[in-house]
Amino acid sequence: MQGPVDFKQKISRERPYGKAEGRRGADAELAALVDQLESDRGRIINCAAVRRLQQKTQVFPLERNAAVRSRLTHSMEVQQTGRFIVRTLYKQLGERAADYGLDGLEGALESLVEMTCLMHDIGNPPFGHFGEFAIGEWFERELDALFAAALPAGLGDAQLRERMGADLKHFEGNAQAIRLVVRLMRLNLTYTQTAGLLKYVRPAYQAKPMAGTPGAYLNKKAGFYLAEEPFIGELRGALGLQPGSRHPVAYIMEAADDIAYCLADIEDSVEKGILEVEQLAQLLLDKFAQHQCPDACLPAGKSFRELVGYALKRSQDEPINKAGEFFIWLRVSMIHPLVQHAAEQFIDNIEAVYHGSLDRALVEDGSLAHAIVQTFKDVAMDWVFCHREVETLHLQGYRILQGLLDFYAPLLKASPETFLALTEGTCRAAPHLQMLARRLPSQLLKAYHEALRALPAAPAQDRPLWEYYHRCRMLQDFISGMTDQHAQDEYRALSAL
Ligand SMILES: Nc1nc2c(ncn2[C@H]2C[C@H](O)[C@@H](COP(=O)(O)OP(=O)(O)OP(=O)(O)O)O2)c(=O)[nH]1
Ligand SMILES: [Mg+2]
Repeated sequence: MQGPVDFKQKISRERPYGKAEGRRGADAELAALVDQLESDRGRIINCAAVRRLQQKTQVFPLERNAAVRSRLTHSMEVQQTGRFIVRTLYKQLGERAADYGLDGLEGALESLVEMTCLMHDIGNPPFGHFGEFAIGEWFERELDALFAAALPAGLGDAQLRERMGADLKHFEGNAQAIRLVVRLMRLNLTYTQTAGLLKYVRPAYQAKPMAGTPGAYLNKKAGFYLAEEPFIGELRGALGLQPGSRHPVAYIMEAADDIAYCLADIEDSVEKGILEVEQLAQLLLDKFAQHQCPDACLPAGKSFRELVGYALKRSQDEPINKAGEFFIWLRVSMIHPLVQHAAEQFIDNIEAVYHGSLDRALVEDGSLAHAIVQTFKDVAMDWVFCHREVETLHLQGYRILQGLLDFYAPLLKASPETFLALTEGTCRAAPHLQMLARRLPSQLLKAYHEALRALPAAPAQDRPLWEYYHRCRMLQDFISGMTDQHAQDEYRALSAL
């Protein structure tokens, strides 16, 4: 039986460590929450992993034109859109905010959403989705043989071994984000702030459910790794989140991401010279027509066709900044209705959103807003992502990541004793491995040792499995934590190119 909707139950200032002193009275409690969320903001904005987003691919790998979006500038736009959705939500709710326990929480929710948006891609590897694929594919190809060589058959719990294998073969940026925040950066954020990042809700070792089955959307991708499963259990306990459900903040972050990137990707393609404004306007109209959505009036009283036409006319009349003018008008006319629609969907589905059981994105409901977002995404898919220059860069990224994993793979072939000596920098007997190990960031070595310190709690026969699992995780942490640029430099250096 699901309880009533009271958002105060889902927004807490509790953190994994550091005691939250109780406060007397609702006002003091709210003030304490605001202080703690302010502390989360400081921790996030000053975090190196956020700064690394400035050299990570959004759509165009290794981009030197700084007017084209990086993951960082994209994330700032998502942050702004997320904030806009929260403000719109409160405007639409008015007095009704109190019915859902949202009264007094506007600042808190705004901050939670903004920071979730800023962090939402923090776990992405270099080279975007194709980078995720490259890492997953390398482990898919190599891991069985590595496991067989490192861990004698029959050693340890068979189910655990199988789970570890499946977990390591599915590298996922969203799961890596949880790991980064909790284990590697150790931001000790409030559980609520971290919960916003849990966009998908299954562990990476669990198979993807069949399309059309209940929860298929929320389980479309891995949300966290086996290593973070105990933490996720704690987080769910602290916030009363049922397994298989999301935190409401994640829905807003997802909508903000969709709204922000669908327009931004095509704007970047114009900046790159892949599309001209006139051609783009026509492609948008053609694609929109295919969605067979009645071209009803948007809130401005104009149809999609009229709004695209108006943006094009403004751009043609503009003597200096043609492309800029086109996108300003497109953004002015589109962002507002899309944001309005996301907020309306949040309210119309407030129970399912509150309980985290709504099995779709907010702006994925067969509406006009949905058709608009999909139109932009489809044009990018048909004309930009598959552009030859973009694909060449992705193929280079693939080669770089696979090559780096090959270079460092010998560390996965060392015995546990040798590897321990390597991490301590004292292994003279294996100079090649020692030089490789010395290149691993000390923070990752510390996280590996920290994970090993927890091993005595595991049954003795499973400990070698866990040692090996954490070693593989460390290699994924290392490679995925690199920026595009650093991965390229490291690949070149080790290839003696
Ligand atoms: N170059 C290129 N970019 C792509 C491709 N597919 C998506 N993108 C770009 C479009 C967006 O700017 C961005 C969306 O990717 P995200 O990593 O944020 O993925 P999304 O949020 O849709 O999925 P998620 O649920 O977070 O895994 O990546 C592709 O095949 N090639
Ligand atoms: Mg994403």
